[in-house]
Amino acid sequence: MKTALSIAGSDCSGGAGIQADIKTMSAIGVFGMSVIVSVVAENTSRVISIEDVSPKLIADQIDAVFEDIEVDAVKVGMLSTPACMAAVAEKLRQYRPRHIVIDPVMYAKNGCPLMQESSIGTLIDTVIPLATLLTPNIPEAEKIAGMPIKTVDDMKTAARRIAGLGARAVLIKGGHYIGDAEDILYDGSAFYPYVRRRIDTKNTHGTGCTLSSAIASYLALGESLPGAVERAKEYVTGAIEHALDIGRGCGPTHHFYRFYSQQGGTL
Ligand SMILES: Nc1ncnc2c1ncn2[C@@H]1O[C@H](COP(=O)(O)OP(=O)(O)OP(=O)(O)O)[C@@H](O)[C@H]1O
Ligand SMILES: Cc1ncc(COP(=O)(O)O)c(N)n1
Repeated sequence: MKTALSIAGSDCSGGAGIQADIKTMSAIGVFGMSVIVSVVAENTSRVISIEDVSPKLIADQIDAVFEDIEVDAVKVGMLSTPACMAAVAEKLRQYRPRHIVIDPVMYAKNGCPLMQESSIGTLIDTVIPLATLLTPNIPEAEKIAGMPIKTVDDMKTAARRIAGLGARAVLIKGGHYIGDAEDILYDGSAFYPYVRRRIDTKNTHGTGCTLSSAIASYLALGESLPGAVERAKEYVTGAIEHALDIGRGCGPTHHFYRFYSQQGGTL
């Protein structure tokens, strides 16, 4: 069985972070593993508090996985501080996994910060050059590229700038855009658009986590990069279409609706 590792934060309410990643990996059919970088007390409406795991324990978790198990793809999510970033980056440089999909998470859907503002320099200098694919949403891409993004042409310019920072490929997600849900992949030479109709729902907690871990899963299964993004886009669109109206805020994406419908369930 192919394997994928999520290095990210824990969302106790189950909709984003490590929990969304493992559900995605399981639904796609790869063996999901996790390195917890931060524990986030959060739900569909708010973040209550965040505590980071020590750099040593982050490094030890990564050693525990890599010394024992072949890792076919890695997804990196929330890294809140320069210390967390340095611990993860050092180990990724040591183990050099083939596929490293990095979601540069900065804010939760409800606007709560998940990355310290002062970490942006370390993100750019230390983390982004490790990415075989970086998956910023529009606000994240604006911060990293240092430019406003108002049009699809701006998305392309920003993707080129971010590739110039060392990411081998960049997928700018249009979830925060108006109109269709259009994402643009830049692989260093060509642009690939991925467009789906925007689904009218407030239940989009964990969409970015779902997409990036789905891409990592399909890369682990041997898909090409444009192919993995196409299949992951299909996956996240289905997961949003069937998103669950759980909690008082933005409900989570649904990973097992096909399974439940086969079982005759109602979820
Ligand atoms: N309402 C929607 N309808 C269809 N697709 C959507 C919708 N919202 C987001 N998407 C898609 O979901 C994926 C994640 O994009 P988004 O921009 O929401 O990421 P994100 O903001 O990083 O997510 P997160 O909030 O989990 O960090 C993209 O493929 C985007 O186009
Ligand atoms: C631990 C963790 N990682 C990532 C997100 C971003 O997801 P979203 O913006 O959908 O809340 C989150 N809320 N929590």
